[in-house]
Amino acid sequence: MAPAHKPQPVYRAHHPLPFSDADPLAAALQPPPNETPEQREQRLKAEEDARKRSENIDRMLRHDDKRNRRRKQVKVLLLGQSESGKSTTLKQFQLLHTPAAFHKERIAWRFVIYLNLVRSIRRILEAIAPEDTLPEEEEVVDSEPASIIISGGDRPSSSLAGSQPNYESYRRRLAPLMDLEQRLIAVLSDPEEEGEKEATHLPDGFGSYSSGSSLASPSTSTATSSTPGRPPPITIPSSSAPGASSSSSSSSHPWAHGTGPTSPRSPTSPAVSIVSSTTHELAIRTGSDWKKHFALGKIRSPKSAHSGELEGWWEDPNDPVHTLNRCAPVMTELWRDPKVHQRLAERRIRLEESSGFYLDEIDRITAKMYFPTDDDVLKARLKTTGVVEHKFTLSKNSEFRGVEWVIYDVGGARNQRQAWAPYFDDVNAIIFLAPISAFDQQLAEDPRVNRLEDSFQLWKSVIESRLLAHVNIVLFLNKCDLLKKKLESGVRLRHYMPSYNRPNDYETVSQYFRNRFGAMHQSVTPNKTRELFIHLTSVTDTRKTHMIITNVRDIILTANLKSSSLM
Ligand SMILES: Nc1nc2c(ncn2[C@@H]2O[C@H](COP(=O)(O)OP(=O)(O)OP(=O)(O)O)[C@@H](O)[C@H]2O)c(=O)[nH]1
Ligand SMILES: [Mg+2]
Repeated sequence: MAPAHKPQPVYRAHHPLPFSDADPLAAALQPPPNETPEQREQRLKAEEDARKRSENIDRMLRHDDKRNRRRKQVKVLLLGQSESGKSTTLKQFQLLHTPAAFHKERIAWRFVIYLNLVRSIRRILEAIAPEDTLPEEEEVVDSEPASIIISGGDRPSSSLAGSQPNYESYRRRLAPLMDLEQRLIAVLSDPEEEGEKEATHLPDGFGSYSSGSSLASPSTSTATSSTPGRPPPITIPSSSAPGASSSSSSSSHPWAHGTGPTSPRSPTSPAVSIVSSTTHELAIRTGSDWKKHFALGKIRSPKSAHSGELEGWWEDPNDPVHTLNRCAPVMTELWRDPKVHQRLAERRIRLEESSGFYLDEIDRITAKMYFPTDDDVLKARLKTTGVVEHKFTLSKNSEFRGVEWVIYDVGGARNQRQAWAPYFDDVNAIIFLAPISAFDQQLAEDPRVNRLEDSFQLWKSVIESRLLAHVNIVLFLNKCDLLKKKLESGVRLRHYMPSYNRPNDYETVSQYFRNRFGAMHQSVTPNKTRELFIHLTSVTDTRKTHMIITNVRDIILTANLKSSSLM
């Protein structure tokens, strides 16, 4: 006889609902009338499993829904003149959001840092060179970086002859560095990508360092680089004319073959001249990918590839570190020479405003096992051309988790600014950088234009734009550390801005700039309700900058997501 059967409620989703027997679906779902206790037990277990599965699916759907709602992009454009600190700000965002990637890439900056150091040395040599070794046209204003001013134009008078640094001796002993500069440029500028070659390839066969170089012009590189979506090259300012014909492209080792100490030019070769500045810029292999070419795996000694031994670049006799290391004592002697400093002061050359900071650490930077620190990377100068895009997804512990934060870093030189406009349409916020220490400097691109004046003009054109009327704007009055030092050293703002008649201390001057930029916004913006956020920054100072950029980031995210139902 069939066992007695008591009908059980059926679960639908996870809510038990008693069905009416009149409901045909309910009837169909009733347990069979002849269910055995075992069958019943199995059925109940199956129902319980189904309920759990259903609950899990519900939970996943709720989570996915949240995630989809969070997957939102906020786009930020970094704007400002060349050397205002845009790329440094971007590096700070990278250090804050993706520190592991930032650290992994540090070694790739080694050659850039070497080049920065060598260029500083060359600039000193140029500054102390006797009159008759300087070509006429290069005397008035140096081309790059803009922060090095030779605006006086006056050659040292013969009355200073007794206190002249020993130029000839320094030139001779530092000649290998001038050669190294060309090799570094050649290595950094030889893209393997076919498409980039046209704009960036160095001419073969260099016999002289005449300034009439046929290096790619900045406009050529811009044309290939400013298309959104394509990784643009970054350029480094090139000092001189044609460099060595690069031979690195055929090797995974960026320093391999023929660029080592066996270079055809001897340190004392007459072809090695230091008086060779030109206005040319040189594109290097890059976009966001250039660092891969100099990653750790690529710069191990070729020997290790065969032996499997773990060796560093210092094992490679061709590595530039050896030339730098040998020249370190002379570099230090040059940088400590009071006569050299006197000459730099006479010519108003302030190396600390550009890559000069490496001069204070020559021994560390030129050590055989030198590995760049975070700070070294932040200070490394590499000029941007085109537009470089970086994306970060905000982490779990952020209230904006899952939101994609896209930053565009643009080239700020005048010939780069036409590449900005295509990004205006689609951007949520702008971080504008104005280096307020530059009140006594001229643009590298046009020595008739004061850098602060250029920042004012640029600022005005951004804030009065109707296209950008509803974009959030944050202003970084940058290089405050340099402003402070400059004012403390006695440089007077009034000398460059006659309308300024207040005290010359940092607090008063920085407040004045804050008010002036703020008032301009108030008077020209088409959006009178827009709140402007102004910060006094020194973006090379990591601790303070991270506090500021976290705050700025959250303000921008809140402003751009709060009105959205997706938050
Ligand atoms: N002392 C000091 N140096 C800074 C500061 N901000 C930037 N620099 C240095 O100034 C130089 C130029 O900075 P970048 O970030 O390359 O300037 P940029 O605006 O990206 O310049 P472009 O790419 O030419 O448009 C670098 O050597 C930086 O290390 C600052 O606040 N203080
Ligand atoms: Mg830049």
